[in-house]
Amino acid sequence: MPELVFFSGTMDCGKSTLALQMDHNHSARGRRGMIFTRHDRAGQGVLSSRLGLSTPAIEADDAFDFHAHVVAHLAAGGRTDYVIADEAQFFTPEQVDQLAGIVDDLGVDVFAFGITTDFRSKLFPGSQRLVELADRVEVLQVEALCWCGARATHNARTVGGRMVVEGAQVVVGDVGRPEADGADGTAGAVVGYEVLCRRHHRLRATAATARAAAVHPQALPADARG
Ligand SMILES: Nc1ncnc2c1ncn2[C@@H]1O[C@H](COP(=O)(O)OP(=O)(O)O)[C@@H](O)[C@H]1O
Ligand SMILES: Cc1cn([C@H]2C[C@H](O)[C@@H](COP(=O)(O)O)O2)c(=O)[nH]c1=O
Repeated sequence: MPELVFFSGTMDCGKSTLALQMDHNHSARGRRGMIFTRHDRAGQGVLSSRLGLSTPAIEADDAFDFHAHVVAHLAAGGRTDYVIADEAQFFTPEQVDQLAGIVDDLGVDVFAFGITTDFRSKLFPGSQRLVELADRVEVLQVEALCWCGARATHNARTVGGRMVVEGAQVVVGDVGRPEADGADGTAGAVVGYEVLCRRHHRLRATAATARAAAVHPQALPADARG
């Protein structure tokens, strides 16, 4: 039975790597895939992993119709056995319905990859729809870690190393950029991301503020002191 599967996890837990591996494994067995993404950090029309691998992908903006695209491909004599859709948190709920239609109407497997919650720990609309519609939600096995060593379950947005809770839901960016995190002491106003355990997300305690607090306890957000 074809399936809609949502592979989910925090930022930096290996979702894009798994997407590339699944494409490799399926295509190595002669299956034909179609690869979509939205707002990959590496640019338009590419699905990239931090391990250095990447592959061309179809950029799906808000107006893009996944179902119509696959139907047109099949009608033109093309073949599609599976669909890979990365950065699926950025898809609209309507587009996720189209992905479900590809499974149910066309008998094509759809593997979607994305983060579930934003920097405020609120569901992205596309991820919410995936949780509602997917045959399976698979949480990735590779655990990203909080600076304290606990499993990271939440995505924090940082500016100058400090966690922020105001701003647009979508801001393309990356984790592990020391200059953005203020780890070099300069604490610039660059937007970055950091994965945290729930406790430290609730306390807004990032690696940079924890480091600073080790020297000056008053540098921690008030809730996180003592
Ligand atoms: N230099 C490295 N050596 C080994 N593994 C790495 C390295 N850099 C990144 N990774 C692995 O890649 C993962 C991030 O993969 P990626 O597919 O880009 O994540 P996601 O799509 O979930 O944001 C990290 O959690 C880590 O396991
Ligand atoms: C938490 C959060 C993330 N984003 C952006 C930042 C990245 O460009 C992607 C996630 O990519 P990854 O491959 O999973 O690392 O999402 C955002 O726009 N808003 C957020 O709240």
